[in-house]
Amino acid sequence: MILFQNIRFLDTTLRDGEQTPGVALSTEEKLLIAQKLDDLGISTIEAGSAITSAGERESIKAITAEGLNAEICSYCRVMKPDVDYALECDVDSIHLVVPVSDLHINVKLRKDRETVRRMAMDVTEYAKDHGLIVELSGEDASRADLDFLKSLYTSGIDAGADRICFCDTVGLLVPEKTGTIFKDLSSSLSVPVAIHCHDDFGLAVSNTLSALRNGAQEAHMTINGIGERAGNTSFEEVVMALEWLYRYNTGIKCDEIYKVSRLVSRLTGIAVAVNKSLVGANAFTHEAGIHVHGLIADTSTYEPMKPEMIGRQRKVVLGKHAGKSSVTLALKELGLEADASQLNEIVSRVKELGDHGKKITDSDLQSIAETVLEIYRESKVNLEEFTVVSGNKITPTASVKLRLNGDNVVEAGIGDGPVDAAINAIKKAIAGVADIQLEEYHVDAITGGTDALVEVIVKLSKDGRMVTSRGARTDIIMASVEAVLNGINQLMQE
Ligand SMILES: CC(=O)SCCNC(=O)CCNC(=O)[C@H](O)C(C)(C)COP(=O)(O)OP(=O)(O)OC[C@H]1O[C@@H](n2cnc3c(N)ncnc32)[C@H](O)[C@@H]1OP(=O)(O)O
Ligand SMILES: CC(=O)C(=O)O
Repeated sequence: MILFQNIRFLDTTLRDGEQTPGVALSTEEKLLIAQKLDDLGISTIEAGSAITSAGERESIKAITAEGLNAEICSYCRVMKPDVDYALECDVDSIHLVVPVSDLHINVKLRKDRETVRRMAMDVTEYAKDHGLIVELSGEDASRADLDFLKSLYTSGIDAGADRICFCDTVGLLVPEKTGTIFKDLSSSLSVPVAIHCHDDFGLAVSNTLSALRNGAQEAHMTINGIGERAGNTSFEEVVMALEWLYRYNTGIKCDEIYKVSRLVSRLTGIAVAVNKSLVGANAFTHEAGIHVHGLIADTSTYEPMKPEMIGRQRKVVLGKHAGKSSVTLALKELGLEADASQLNEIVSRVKELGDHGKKITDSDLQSIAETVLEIYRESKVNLEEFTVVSGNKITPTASVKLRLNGDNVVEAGIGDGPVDAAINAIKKAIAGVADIQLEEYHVDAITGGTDALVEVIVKLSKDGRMVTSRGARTDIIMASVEAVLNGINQLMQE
């Protein structure tokens, strides 16, 4: 039985995704994302809404000038000026959106059904006369009268629309209803039908899959599911469900997905929830001892698919749920071995920290293990002196004197704030012996008040090796310095 037919993907990260409150991408950022989407193998990139602003048009023009393989599209209202601006940007196609529910027609547009039908037909004809591919989209289609909707789509197709799209604008569809609607639309309309979902009830992916199962030939999606309110359908979730759960070959370069997800998160400033399917930090991270024990026997015991399929790697972290298997694995990564009684002691110390609600960093494990295994390693880097100045009329500046492999090294650094300046000074001081990158910086106040105990956890890397480490002080700058030096010492151990 054929489940899916020639599915295309329209990525709207740069249009609906950019409508996420607070997101505004520069031309360079939009272009970079468009190039990566093209590399992934997306069929259509909705690059923006040309009517929005001069800056938006500059970005769309930069993308169309790039000569990508993907069809480049602009959102347009059913208004000729919107199409003129899209033409000015040299797009291949327009996503021509016509409000179709009575609520949108009567209350928002203050028009009636027949006027809106005429507008859709006029603008479709206009766009076709100017050589554009037209995807005619019904906005708020899930609250529209289905007979009217079908007759409007038919009028649009008569006027030349190449594809039609059904928008669940405020995320009210459920998968069963979606299936019934798409069976009807795909069998009664003569052009491919697309689905555009929002995630207000967390059903965007399910509704999109249901539409595709029932004849839809195109899905609109965004990377990381970003978009207005609760967002749009997640690209990565639909693609991997098709690939892995339905065994449909999407033609997407799946092993590039995670990189693109990180890029979009970084450029939009929209963090991905740690528990987000597939691309969240925890999606392939394991803490529970029973799971790690199972994974060592066969990774499929506790992983639905191999993380490498989307360009990720499995990670094991320690916490109160750790067991002997996970601690042994973590010790191995540190190049350490313990006998049965030492292992029991290390596990119980790890659990003790975990019971206090602590994350166990690599440097925590290292120091627990070295204590239990009675290993004494001299720190390679010790802080001798540290000064920082900051204020409203001064560039934050820090100076450090480090004892480094037996020598004193003095350096200064400036930064966006005193913590940044301190970390830059340390990085400069050790630059001659190690190239260490700060990958992540996380700060928590453990107790309340301005004299709170502050805990800083950092992730540092050197030559592809990554470690986490902690600093805890009442002074956030000193906690940061301590965390960074703990991590550096760990990375510099042989
Ligand atoms: C569900 C969606 O995602 S829809 C896409 C949302 N995207 C955007 O809004 C893009 C960014 N928007 C903008 O830059 C501006 O809103 C513009 C340039 C499009 C319009 O700005 P303004 O002329 O100041 O209008 P304003 O934003 O106040 O109102 C929208 C107008 O578009 C009309 N309109 C809304 N949707 C449509 C449509 N699909 N087709 C035709 N007209 C429409 C509204 O009725 C209203 O018209 P009115 O001013 O005659 O009452
Ligand atoms: C057009 C669109 O983005 C919507 O209806 O959600």
